[in-house]
Amino acid sequence: MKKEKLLSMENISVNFNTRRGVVRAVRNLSLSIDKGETLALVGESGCGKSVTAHTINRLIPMPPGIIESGKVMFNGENLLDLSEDEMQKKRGTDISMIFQEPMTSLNPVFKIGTQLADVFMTHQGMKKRDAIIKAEELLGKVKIPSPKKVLNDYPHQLSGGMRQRVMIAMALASPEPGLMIADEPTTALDVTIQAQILDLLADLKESVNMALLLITHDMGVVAETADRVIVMYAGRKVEEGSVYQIFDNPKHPYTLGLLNSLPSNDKYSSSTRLEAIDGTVPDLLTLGEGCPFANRCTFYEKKCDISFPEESSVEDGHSIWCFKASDFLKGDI
Ligand SMILES: Nc1ncnc2c1ncn2[C@@H]1O[C@H](COP(=O)(O)OP(=O)(O)OP(=O)(O)O)[C@@H](O)[C@H]1O
Repeated sequence: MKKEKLLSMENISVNFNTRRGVVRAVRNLSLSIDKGETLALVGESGCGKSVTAHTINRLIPMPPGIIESGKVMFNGENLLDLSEDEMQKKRGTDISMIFQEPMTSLNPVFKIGTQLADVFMTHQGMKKRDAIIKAEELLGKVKIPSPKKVLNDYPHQLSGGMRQRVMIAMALASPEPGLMIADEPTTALDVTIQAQILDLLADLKESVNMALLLITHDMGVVAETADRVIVMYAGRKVEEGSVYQIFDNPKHPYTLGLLNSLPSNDKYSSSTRLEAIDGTVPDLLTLGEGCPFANRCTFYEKKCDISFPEESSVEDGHSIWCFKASDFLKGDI
């Protein structure tokens, strides 16, 4: 299938002004997603995954946040230039988002049917009766048993997995959901339900040609769902490649650490979480210009403290950002 670019983030840096100082949450990050593709953003807690997603959706609270530089091009327009009204129209139509705990996005006082129908009424100008019919159809599409009954349920009457299906249904209420951002969508669910939700996302992605930006710290989820992977560390992209390139030929010391810390033979299985690598993530308040992984890296050299390395290509579609790249590639290390 021919690749067509849907979203590209160019050189994004996001800071937060806090009482303790400036938190440099995301640094010079570029990424792109093709139509229909699943890109996974992985990395330990606090590395900037959610801030990246919220930058796309323009949900960074400003203040304290500042998007210091960069562009977010979506279907040819820079989302950062849109007014709040224009952006509001994009959210829930062209770009939808599902979160770890859907209860926070569903309104507890309205029935599921009312909330879902509302999306059709707002975004597609439908009459209430038609919108309810559509809502029922959509609940069927996300494989909710007895959709008619669920229309009359309140969010608290559903299980976590069912609520997540409702959120996915809401995201699909748009005629062309170009991009779905899923921030830890299955973390709160047990393993069986998690697998069902991932299968559902994969099916829907095929049938509506929706792209998925998947944020997770679960390598099992990445292996099962992603086409491409970006590994982030302390606000920086350190490695990028296809899911096969990252799992079978990881090159960056951080990615290697992540994969080595998984139980053996468990690389591709579900429910494997990123285990801690020796050392701790640096304080984003005091980060200098160097590589943020320097203090935990076995290959540390003095220059790692001074500047962040340029991109080095491993092979087509696979890159790392590390001063030792040429040694890794020659096989000297
Ligand atoms: N509103 C805010 N004010 C101050 N700092 C913030 C704010 N939002 C995020 N940050 C900081 O930005 C950094 C990146 O946070 P982010 O939530 O993107 O991490 P993450 O990789 O998604 O982690 P997790 O997996 O725990 O959600 C963190 O150090 C966080 O404390």
